[in-house]
Amino acid sequence: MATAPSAKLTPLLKDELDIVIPTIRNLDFLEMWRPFFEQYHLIIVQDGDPSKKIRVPDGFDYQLYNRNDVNRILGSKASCISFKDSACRCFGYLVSKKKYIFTIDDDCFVAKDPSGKEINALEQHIKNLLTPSTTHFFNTLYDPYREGADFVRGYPFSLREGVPTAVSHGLWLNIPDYDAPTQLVKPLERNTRYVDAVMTVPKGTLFPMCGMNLAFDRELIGPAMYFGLMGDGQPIGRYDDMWAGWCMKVICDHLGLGVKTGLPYIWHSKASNPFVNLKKEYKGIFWQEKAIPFFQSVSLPKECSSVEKCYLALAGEVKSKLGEVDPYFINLADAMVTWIEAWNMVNSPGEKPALTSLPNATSKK
Ligand SMILES: O=c1ccn([C@@H]2O[C@H](COP(=O)(O)OP(=O)(O)O[C@H]3O[C@@H](CO)[C@H](O)[C@H]3O)[C@@H](O)[C@H]2O)c(=O)[nH]1
Ligand SMILES: [Mn+2]
Repeated sequence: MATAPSAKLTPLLKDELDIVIPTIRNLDFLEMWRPFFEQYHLIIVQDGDPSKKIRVPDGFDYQLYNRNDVNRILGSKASCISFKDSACRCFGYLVSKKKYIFTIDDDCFVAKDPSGKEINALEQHIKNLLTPSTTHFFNTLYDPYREGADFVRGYPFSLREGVPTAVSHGLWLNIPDYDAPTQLVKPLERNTRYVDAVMTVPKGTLFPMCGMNLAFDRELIGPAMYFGLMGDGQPIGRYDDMWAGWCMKVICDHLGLGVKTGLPYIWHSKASNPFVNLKKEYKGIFWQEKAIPFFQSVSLPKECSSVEKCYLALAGEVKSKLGEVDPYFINLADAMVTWIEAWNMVNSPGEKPALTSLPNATSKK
């Protein structure tokens, strides 16, 4: 039956998905996303000075949390939420009540595909999450569940059901997510390459997860999406999403969940200062040469049947094995445990009244 032209189609997962935005700047970018985001609930995590007023464009349904709210809601457990780093965004995952999360940075805009059509990144993430992943056997036509694709000859039928998709990792046109050294040697490089593909990151393979255009199934993998101790008071920054991606992927592999990367693209507009970034990333550039072999070799006990159990087991391994690299990892492992405690405190049954009923959480219906 044709839909009346004037009827607004209800967006996919309208009441099952929150959009989480970390910001230390402003939210003007939302105007460009309005056609795609306006019917979804936004969770804005305001970083930096809580007394600064961040204006949310009219017409959006949102809750805005600043550092005072984080401290009030989590009490002593707020210590696990980073300050002055985009890692603060994971607080939004923790307070959300929805099944799905899409997180986007405030300097990411609507990109156009090669035909010039504006890309509804959220819609593509939802498609990625609602279709299985092919973790155990690589399909050479990439995502077989996309329109116009399928499993190719030789693909075992016993594996064609795939596994549930936990994470959808989108990419970026214009400013690529380069590390500081690469940014320094290639300051003018822009990503103009639009690759029309969605791929599953194979089981047993790690990848550099970027947090600027990312969606996930919060019920499947939420407790593993902790963005670590970064920024103010920490010896490292800008490894928040990387840390979360490594922990998440190890747990997805253990639990038989899938991670996809590729479409959708967003247009990333701001190149952050490479010298400032180098200072933040410096230790991470060394430590990742130890951390990656750790994640490649870590094995979780088979009795770890839930994300929480996996995450706590992983925290123990981080403490014992990476703690020898630097005391930072001992603090990080402790923060991983605090994160799970905070997650359960906010999300466990019989929890405190719904957060919007708490005073001060700025919200607008
Ligand atoms: O102290 C801060 C700094 C930034 N934010 C908010 O976080 C995102 C990303 O910030 P920005 O665009 O400045 O950083 P990029 O270099 O482009 O970010 C890449 O590195 C990752 C940082 O870990 C990030 O996910 C990647 O995109 C913006 O929304 C800032 O407003 C903050 O909250 N606090
Ligand atoms: Mn950016």
